[in-house]
Amino acid sequence: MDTANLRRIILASTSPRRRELVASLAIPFEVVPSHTEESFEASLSPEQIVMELAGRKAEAVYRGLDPSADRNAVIVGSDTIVVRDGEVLGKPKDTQEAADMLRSLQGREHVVYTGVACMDALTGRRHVDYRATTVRMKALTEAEIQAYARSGEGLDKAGAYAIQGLGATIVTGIEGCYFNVVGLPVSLLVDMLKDFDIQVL
Ligand SMILES: Cc1cn([C@H]2C[C@H](O)[C@@H](COP(=O)(O)OP(=O)(O)OP(=O)(O)O)O2)c(=O)[nH]c1=O
Repeated sequence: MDTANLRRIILASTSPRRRELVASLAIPFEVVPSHTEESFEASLSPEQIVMELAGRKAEAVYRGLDPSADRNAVIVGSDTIVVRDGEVLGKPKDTQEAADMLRSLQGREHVVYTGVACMDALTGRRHVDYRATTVRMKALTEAEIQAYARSGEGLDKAGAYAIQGLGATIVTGIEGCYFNVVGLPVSLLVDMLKDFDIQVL
């Protein structure tokens, strides 16, 4: 048996979508949510923001690990933002803000950025990268915007929609990695894990 595959993943996330995607890799993993501050400097580019926040999430879990714990693991942190006309959209705080975000996104394109940080739980060695996906949303009537916002589906999602849910009905096309939009670019993650001796295929 290849001993490299005994390494496990520690997913530094509260997101059920990220948990499902990591589960699909068929590598042993556990979830250790990181509760980090998600503010960032206004001067940062979208790429820098998602990589900084992903790194912060992995780092927080690394610092909180029990010193006597089995550290044959790679900590994975991730962060997703939506950018429209250079404006960063995070998660809406309520239905009203969700409707405002949807109004600004409908009938045009925006870009979804997700940063991924992998960190060796033993040595603290870290590698951070990101992916960007362009998403085109159909033109929506005010009634459709209100109905979708009221569904509540977008409340814990960057940009106030979920491409994997009812939100699929308002997206007309994407360019780039679909899973990047859902919150974890799995093909990127798998490439990064190779560098930490975790071989998925
Ligand atoms: C655009 C879009 C975002 N999202 C989600 C992915 C992320 O979970 C969320 C953005 O918030 P994040 O702050 O990236 O993540 P999170 O707070 O959900 O989880 P954690 O920080 O604990 O890892 O939006 C979708 O699920 N579908 C979509 O179509």
